Parts: sequence; C-alpha cells; structure tokens
Amino acid sequence: MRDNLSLDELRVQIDRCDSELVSLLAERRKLTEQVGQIKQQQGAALHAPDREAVLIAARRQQAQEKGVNPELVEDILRRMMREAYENQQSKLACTAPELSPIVIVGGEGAMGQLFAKQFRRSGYEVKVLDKGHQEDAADILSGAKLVLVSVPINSLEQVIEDLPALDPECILADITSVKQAPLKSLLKKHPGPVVGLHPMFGPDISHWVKQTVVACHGRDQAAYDGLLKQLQIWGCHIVSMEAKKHDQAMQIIQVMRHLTTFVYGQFLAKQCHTLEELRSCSSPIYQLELMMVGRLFAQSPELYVDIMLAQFDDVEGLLASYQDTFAQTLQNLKQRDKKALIEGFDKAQTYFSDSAHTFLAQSRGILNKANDAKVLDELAS
Ligand SMILES: O=C(O)C(=O)C[C@]1(C(=O)O)C=C[C@@H](O)C=C1
Repeated sequence: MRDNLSLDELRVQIDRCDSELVSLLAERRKLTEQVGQIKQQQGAALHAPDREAVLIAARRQQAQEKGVNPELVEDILRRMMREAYENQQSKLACTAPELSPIVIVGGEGAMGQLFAKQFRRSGYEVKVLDKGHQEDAADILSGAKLVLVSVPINSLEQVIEDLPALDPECILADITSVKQAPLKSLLKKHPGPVVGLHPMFGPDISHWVKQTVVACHGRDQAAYDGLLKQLQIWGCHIVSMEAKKHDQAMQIIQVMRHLTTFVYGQFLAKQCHTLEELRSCSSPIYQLELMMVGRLFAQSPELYVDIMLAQFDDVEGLLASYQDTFAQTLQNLKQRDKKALIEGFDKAQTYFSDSAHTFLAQSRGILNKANDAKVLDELAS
C-alpha cells in the first residue's frame, strides 16, 4: 500500500476494515449459534467463564503484540459475548424436566412473563394463573410440579392463602423482593418443598448470564435442586442466604437506594433547571446518575412505593442514621470544619478499601459508555 494516501483513500481503507469486521461478526455469530445448539442438546451452561478467561487473555496478549490497546480488545470481546448469550438463549437446555408443568401465579406481570418466557425457551410446559382466571385456579394448578408466585409484594400473602391445596411433591416458590414474611406464608400454605427466590434484576434484562438470584431455603432442598440447577444453566449465580439476613441487606440495597433516588428525583422536579438544561452541561458521571435516577421513574410507582412501604418499619433506624449522617455532614460544611469532613471521607474510604480502586477502574468503562450515549442522543435530536 502507498504511504501517502489521501483522506478519501484512507477512509476507503477504513471502510474496508470495518466491513471485514462486520463479516467476521456474522461468521462469529454463526459459530456461537452452533455452540448454543450443542449446549442446548448437552444440557451445558450458557456461561463458560473458564473459556471466557482463556479467550480474553489470549486476545489481550495478541493485542499487545500488535500495538492495539488490550482494553479495547477486551471491551469488544465482552460485547460480542453478550451478543452470544442473547442469541444462544433463544433455545435453552432443559435440565430439570421433572418441573413441568409449571404454573406462574401472576404470570401476566412483567417478572412473571420474563420467567414464563425463559422456562418456555427451555422447553418447559408453562401455565399462567392471573387475576382473570381465578375461577379456573384449581384446574390450572392441578398436576403442577412447580408453582412460582410472582405477584406484587402487598398482595402476596393473600394470593398464597387463596391458593388451592397443591400436590404434596409440588415445589412452591416465590420471587418477592423481601423473604422472611413470604417464606413464612409459603411454608404455612404448603407442606411440600418450598424455596424463596429473589432475582436481583428487573424485567428488562437482555439475558440471564451472571445475574444473581438469592435463594432462601424453605423445606426439602433436594426436591428443588433441579430448579436451582436450571437457573445456573441459564447463567445465573445463586447466592444462598438466610431470609433474615437477606431482608436486612435489602433494607440497605433496595430501600435506601430507592429512597435516595426517589427523594433526589422529587428534588430535581422542584428545581428551576429543566432536565435538558442539566443534561446539556452534565459530566459523564452526572449523565450516568441521571440515567439511574430516571430509570426508576420509567417504572411502576406502585412497585417502588410498595417495596419501600413493605419494609418501612424495619428501616426507620437506618433512615434515622442516614439523616444523622446527612445532618452531621451539613453541619461540618456550615462550620467549614475541613478536619471533620476529611475524617468522614476517611471512614468511608476505609469501608470501600481495595474495592474503591476496582470500582474506579470498572466505572471508567461505564462512564465512557454514558459519554458515548450522550453524543448519540445529541446527534439524534
Ligand atoms: O465458547 C462458548 O461456550 C460460547 O458459547 C461462546 C462464547 C463467546 O462468545 O466467545 C459465549 C459464551 C461463553 O460464556 C463463552 C464464550
């Protein structure tokens, strides 16, 4: 190739490179689809972390040798692997056929539909029981091997109580975001196998790989091991936890997060700046924060308000401590008490310890993405 190419000639060469990349992506897609079919036939897990680690290390090494940024190569590989998960999950392995037929109570809700779709992709027979079919409840539930309750938190107790008696070997499970009270209701209702699940994701996930599901064991774990295994085949990471410990963690993770986001959204709504004005001068981190806050308000008010209300009595102490921390920080600021402010910073820094650096590195990639999205948005408008 000539050394002094013109701008147009160089762009033609770039187009050629990009076009080759697209052809390679098409080839890769076909290959990963075939891998997906083999996994489905063999009952293998969608997520192959060992293979991923080897693949990433090899390509990073190659990138280094070729003078290409290994971070770029890893980014592209991870994005391609996400594509592979999404494509491979259209047909999934069925590793616990004994779970069919499955009934999803509340199966018309967003999470119910997500689970119904995933079980069906794995070839399970799935029936849905929702408000409209109450008269047929006994019929729908007859012979069910797994009953998964996916209803709003405030109607859970009543829905469980109203269920007809299930077959003794049927597994009764729920996916509510608190676990102590639901697990108690499930155990009271059903003398057979019981497990409380909490998927730590919402209905808008694009795939199940590396998603966390908390499992709170109820009764006869051996009977529902197949269900947990199936979740792992889909790529989920199962975390077994005692219901009380789970609920305490959720008080911090969910209630506090929802609450601070909820308050911040209301606070923004009172300000004189429109969202567009704020966005037009936002740094990537603020852009990201707005996305996180904004996504809450794109969802159901009942869902979030009910989650906060359901645990409010238990979080009063936490909220008081949060308010104290806020008030103390404000006080330190008012008094220009730099020493106290730095002490507060140090305490939090010690808590985050080594993770702070990992978070800094991980968030860099996310911030770049937020910045990319900002540019695209602006071009589109
Ligand atoms: O090798 C596999 O098992 C694949 O499914 C392909 C692939 C990839 O895209 O490279 C996708 C998912 C796995 O976690 C690992 C690798």
